[in-house]
Order: sequence, then structure tokens, then C-alpha cells
Amino acid sequence: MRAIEQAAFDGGSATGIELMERAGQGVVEAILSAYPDVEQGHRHALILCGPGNNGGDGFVIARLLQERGWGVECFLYGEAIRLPPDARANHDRWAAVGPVVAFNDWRFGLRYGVRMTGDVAPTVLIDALFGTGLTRPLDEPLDRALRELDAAFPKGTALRVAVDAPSGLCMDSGRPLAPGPQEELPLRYDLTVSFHRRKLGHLLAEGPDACGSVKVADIGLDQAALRASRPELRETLAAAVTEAAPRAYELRKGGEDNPGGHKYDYGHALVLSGGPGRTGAARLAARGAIRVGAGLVTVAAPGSAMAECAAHLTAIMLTRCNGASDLGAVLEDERLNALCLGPGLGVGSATRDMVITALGSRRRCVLDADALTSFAGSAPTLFAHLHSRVVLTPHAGEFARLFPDIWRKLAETPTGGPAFSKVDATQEAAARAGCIVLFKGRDTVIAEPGGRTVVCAAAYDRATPWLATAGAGDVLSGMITGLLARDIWPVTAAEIATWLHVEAARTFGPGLIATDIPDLLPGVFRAIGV
Ligand SMILES: NC(=O)C1=CN([C@@H]2O[C@H](COP(=O)(O)OP(=O)(O)OC[C@H]3O[C@@H](n4cnc5c(N)ncnc54)[C@H](O)[C@@H]3O)[C@@H](O)[C@H]2O)[C@@H](O)CC1
Ligand SMILES: [K+]
Repeated sequence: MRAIEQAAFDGGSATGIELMERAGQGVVEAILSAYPDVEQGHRHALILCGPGNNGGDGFVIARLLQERGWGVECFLYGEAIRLPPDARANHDRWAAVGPVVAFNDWRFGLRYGVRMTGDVAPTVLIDALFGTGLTRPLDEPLDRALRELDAAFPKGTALRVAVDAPSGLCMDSGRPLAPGPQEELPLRYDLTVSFHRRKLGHLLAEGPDACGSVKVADIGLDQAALRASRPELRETLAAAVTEAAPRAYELRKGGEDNPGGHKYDYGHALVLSGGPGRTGAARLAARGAIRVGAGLVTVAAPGSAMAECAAHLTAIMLTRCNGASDLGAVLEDERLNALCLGPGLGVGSATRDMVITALGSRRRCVLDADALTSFAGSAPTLFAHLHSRVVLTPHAGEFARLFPDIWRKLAETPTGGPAFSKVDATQEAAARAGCIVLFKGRDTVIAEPGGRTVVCAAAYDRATPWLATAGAGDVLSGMITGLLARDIWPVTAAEIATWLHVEAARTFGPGLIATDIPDLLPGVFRAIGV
């Protein structure tokens, strides 16, 4: 954001004061459009302004609301003379028409605020204390004062709006920078209004719970024009983390280059199954792979589990595989171009050997679940065999087993900003493993070594808590494998599959079970125009 803003200033397309005005306008418009009812009844806003440009936005909002006839109380945490220039200008503009209460003694300030409001309790509480510039945990007295405010105006009594960021939330990581080890923010919000783009902090970790909902106000920064006019920005922008998208054109079959496509044009995925009574996970993965459009899918099961698999599989083929040497023989068929190992495979040396055989074949490969856990304590052995066409799909527990030191950094209470984030952790893991790492969760992060990083947040309007159900991860592994079979670039395959997985769950709603997911894909494809 800093680079984009600086380029806009240098190119003369905007001044800081103009951007701040648009930011303040954006917040007011977002509030009125999301909560039109606040214009009814007594219109009273309590605005907390901080020592940086976030505070500057607060003073713009104060002025704009007052112009609309609102009662506004404005508090400043910090000293007016030390505000940066644009914020200072807006402070002075507001101070000419309304009071600014110094909030350095927060206890006094709060009592004063509560007394001043008297029976005119605020209908809107606006947090313009800190935005992207938060660099250290909230000071203890400030944190305490915000908790008092939380008690004085409990959530639900006044609409709570955060400007750009809930104060105390690190916008690079979504992690609270609060004093003390409890890692909990003093306030939660109904609405967070951000500028230009959602930031990582809105999507990762605690971000969604703290923000409530996020609206993005356009402040007139034209990223494409900036990229064209400022070639040196290209690298900064290319390195930026993006949000997952479905990329319907990648999923389409047929088309101009291949109108009469043959099933082998869409690859042949092989999913390895565990023994009798443990074949369900592989069958779920296989169904995910075929629904996502792999031309053919075969389940490779131990002899003892063949009958069980055969009883359940129809469109999916079946082959016998009793271990690593059988797998080597199966892989002599060069049409098998994408492999899935892990779901229900069992933890131990047999799985390790099969993984090493699979990786030795240099096929595109997804390693999940037991294939990852089998290397707990011997991760370097796994890393030695990995290559750039492999996707690892750990959840938090599996991630901790493979990358214990990186996991520890993520688990530590942050003492400053930017805090170590799930994006940092996934990028480090990908660099070490030398392959794509898809670190699962509500905030799934996908990173390619030294390349793209994508976040897929199942939050806000894409929140799908019912996706936390047995077998959902197996389906995801299969979907990625199916896309790899279709020759889609691994990091893109991981991105598309993760997006589709959430979308399928979203269309179904509560009550979802893993077996539903593959069969929801055709509906999703229709909806996104595949
Ligand atoms: N041109 C721009 O840069 C624009 C910025 N905008 C706003 O400006 C914000 C970023 O402004 P800034 O970079 O000034 O940063 P902030 O306003 O988020 O805060 C930075 C200030 O807080 C201090 N600080 C950091 N952590 C603290 C802590 N725990 N306790 C006490 N003080 C602390 C810093 O020393 C600095 O003075 C954005 O979030 C956005 O709201 C918008 O007005 C749009 C345009
Ligand atoms: K804020």
C-alpha cells in the first residue's frame, strides 16, 4: 500500500490529503449503505483518533458526520502537534468546528466521554486509533480503557466501526498485538472499512472475528495504471499475496485448441488407498478428482481391500497395490500423471516407502494426511525427495510435525509488528520443502517456493464452518490431484481446488458431509461459467 500510495503522490494523481478525504468519505458511505438505520433516531458518534494517519481519517469522518447533522465527540490519543502533516491538517479543520478531547489520561477521558454523552449514548463508535502503522502492542492503559469502553457500550448497543483495522490487530498477520499473554483484542467490531484492497490482517488468524465484516472503499488508486507507469513497482506488486479465485477458463474442457478432447487429454489420476475398513478416505479423494475433471481416476488398493473398493466404485477404476514395489510397477504406465497419497493410507514405514517411490517417479503429486505424518521426526528425508510439482496439504497439526521450528514462531505471542504470519510460515515451509505448501485452515495459505502466494479465506460472506467435517480434506486432496492430472500448474491447481472446495460447501450450507462435496462441483461449475 505504501508503494502504491507513494507512486500516486509522485505521479501527481493524488495528494495525501485527497486520499485521506476519500478514505473518510468511504467510511461514512460504507456505514450509511450497510446500516442505513443509523440515520434514523439520534445520530451520535464517538470517534477515537490515534497518533497517525488513521487518526487523520477519524477527523475527516468527524467533520463529514457533523456536516450531515450528527452530534460528534472526538477524542485524540496522542498530541496534536505530533500528528503527521495530513492528519494534523484534518485535526485542525475539525478543531475549528468541534472540540477534541485529549485522551492521554484514558480513565479521565472515558469518564468525561460517558458524562458528556449522558443520556445521548453514541449510536456509532468509530475506532480511528491505529491502522496499518501499528508496530507494537497497545499500551496497557489504552488497552484497559478500551476494555472499559467495551463494558460501557457493550457490542450491540452502538454500531462499532473500525477504520482500516481494529486497533491492536496487526494488519500483516491478523494477530492481536495486545499487552499480556492473552492475545485478545479489547474490542470486536461490526464493520471494518478498508481502502483499495483487503489486507492480510482482514483475512488471516483472528482478523475475521475482530473485523466483523469488511467493506473496501475505493480511494482512487489505479493499480494497473501505476504498474504501467512505474516499472519498478512491478516486482513489489507481483510479490504481493493475492486472494484465491476460481479461474473458470482453466477448468473448461474442449474449446478451440481441443474441441473433440479425448479422456486421456485430461490425464489419469492415481489415488492410493489404505487397507480394509480404511478405504473411504481414498474413495472420497478419487471422487473429488474425477468430479473436478480428470479424464480417468484409478484407486490403487492392497489386495485385501480390493473387494471393499470394488463394491463402492463405478466410474473410478481399481488396481492392486500391496506396497512400494507394486507401486513402482503400476507407475510403469506413463499415462498415470498425477498421484495422491495420504488419505487413509496409514502411518508408518510402508507409507514412507510408497511416498519415496511416488516422488522418485517425478509425477505430479499431492501428499496429505498419513503421508505427511509418516515423516514426523524424519522430515529431512521427505524434503530430500520432494520436487517442484508436489503439493503438500498439511493442517496445523501436520504442519507442526513437519516444520516444528516454523510452527513455534507462529505459536509465540507476538511482541511487535509486523508479527510472524501464516503467510510467512507457509512461504518459509515452501522454500524449505522445495514444493508447494498448502497450509489448511479457515485461512488457507498456498505458497510456491520463491513464487506466488495465495490466501483463500473461508470468512465473511464465504464463511463455511460446516466444512470442518470428517473427510473434507480428503476430497480437497483429490480435487487438487484431479487438476494436476489436467495439467494445471501446481500452485494454480491448489488455488482453484481450495476455492471450489469452499464454494461447494457454501452452496450446500449446514449439514454438509464430505461425500456431498464432489457432487456439488457441477453446480459450482455452472454458476461460474465453466
Ligand atoms: N496516504 C496514506 O498513507 C493514507 C493512509 N490512510 C490511513 O492511514 C493509516 C496508516 O497511517 P500511519 O502509517 O500513519 O499509521 P497509523 O495511523 O496506523 O499509526 C501509526 C502511528 O502510531 C504509532 N504507533 C504504532 N503502534 C503504536 C502503539 N502500540 N501505541 C502507540 N502508538 C503506536 C506510530 O509510531 C505512528 O505514530 C491507514 O491505516 C489508513 O487508515 C488513509 O488516509 C488513506 C491514505
Ligand atoms: K482503526
